[in-house]
Amino acid sequence: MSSALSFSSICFEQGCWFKEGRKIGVADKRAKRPSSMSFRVSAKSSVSSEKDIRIGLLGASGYTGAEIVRLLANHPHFGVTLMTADRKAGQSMESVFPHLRAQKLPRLVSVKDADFSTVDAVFCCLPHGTTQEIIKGLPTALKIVDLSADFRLRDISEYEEWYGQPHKAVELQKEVVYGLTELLREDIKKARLVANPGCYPTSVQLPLVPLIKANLIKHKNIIIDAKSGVSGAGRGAKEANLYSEIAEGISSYGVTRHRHVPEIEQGLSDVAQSKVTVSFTPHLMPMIRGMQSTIYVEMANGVRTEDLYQQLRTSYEDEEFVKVLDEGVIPRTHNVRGSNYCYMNVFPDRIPGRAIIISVIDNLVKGASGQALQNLNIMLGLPETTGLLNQPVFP
Ligand SMILES: NC(=O)C1=CN([C@@H]2O[C@H](COP(=O)(O)OP(=O)(O)OC[C@H]3O[C@@H](n4cnc5c(N)ncnc54)[C@H](OP(=O)(O)O)[C@@H]3O)[C@@H](O)[C@H]2O)C=CC1
Ligand SMILES: CC(=O)N[C@@H](CCC(=O)OP(=O)(O)O)C(=O)O
Repeated sequence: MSSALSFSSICFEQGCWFKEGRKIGVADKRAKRPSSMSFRVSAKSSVSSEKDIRIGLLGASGYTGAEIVRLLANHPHFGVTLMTADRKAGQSMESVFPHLRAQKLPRLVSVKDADFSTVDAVFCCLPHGTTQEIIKGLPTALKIVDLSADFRLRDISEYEEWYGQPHKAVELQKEVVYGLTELLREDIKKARLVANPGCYPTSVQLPLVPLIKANLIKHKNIIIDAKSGVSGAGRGAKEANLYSEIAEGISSYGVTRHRHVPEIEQGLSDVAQSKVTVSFTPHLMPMIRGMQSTIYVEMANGVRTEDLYQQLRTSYEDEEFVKVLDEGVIPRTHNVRGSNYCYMNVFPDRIPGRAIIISVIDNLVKGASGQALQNLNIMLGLPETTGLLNQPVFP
């Protein structure tokens, strides 16, 4: 049995794949390398996957769903066998996203018509508020990565306060693992249900968590000035996201009360072991993808900017997807576009005792679909970079 390809109830033995003791496929003799063995699933499915692990995509007709499909084109094991949509149910993925036409994909169906016996794992790319009930109804054998905000807050009352609706899967919440990959990898390995972080919380926590853990910055007066491309708001039509509203200008939104505040504070407070508060203001930028968080911090007494820099360098030296740039180099959203990378750097403020941190990601990749794929790779025992090593697109 291949350890890399043995997970949940599926295993590979003597040239055949077994699921719950039942033979479901044989290795393709044409496959050149054992690590990329392919087979045709015998379970009934709208599309037979050439790959060995069958993926269901809920909300496939949205931006993050499409981004997962794009990334999976380079994944040797994950093949999409189920895709759901709401308004676009019944259509082909090619008609919704012509750029994905080269891939053989199943037709979009509504969630109520989805057959989950045809999948081994699920990415859930639905709007928050719709997700808890749907995930509650899924077979418990499935590994699930939820990209929405529905399971990110541990405290149910906090969820209800910030999202303005009752939590509909309180029992399930207890087993959820928060999927900030580089910092919670060991928990993710054992998880069945992962709450993928929000895009802003990813760009903020990656630099701040190691600094708080090492007691290098103060827990108050943290100011986060964050900026996002418009794809962060999803594909649904909204007046505020029209070209004429976005182009040639910048808009702040969620001022004093954006729903990512409790998510950021939860992560930072966990490592600080005391309540950390932040001032957070997001802005919508006239660009399609990309996210920058510029973070102003007060350093602990006697700490210098170089200490912050060295701590981040050490924390991420073995990480593929988090890069602390050379001293003085300014991270730019251009340089991570279309990729799973987070670039960051630290600068001394003119005001003594303060430092400025800049962190950039692609909101659709490290901020959503890329990190989700990284997490599912880990949950299924695969190398976490699988399908994710494509380089950024520039310009
Ligand atoms: N965009 C981003 O940068 C990020 C997004 N996220 C989160 O990921 C999730 C998906 O985001 P994104 O792809 O941008 O969103 P989109 O609005 O682009 O896509 C939403 C998807 O959900 C489907 N859908 C909408 N309402 C329902 C419903 N009531 N029942 C079933 N399906 C429904 C839509 O179907 P149809 O189109 O057919 O109506 C579509 O497939 C959201 O929770 C979002 O907050 C997280 C991090 C970053
Ligand atoms: C530009 C824009 O509108 N961005 C979204 C955040 C995208 C994201 O991470 O959303 P979830 O927390 O729902 O997953 C927002 O500010 O609500």
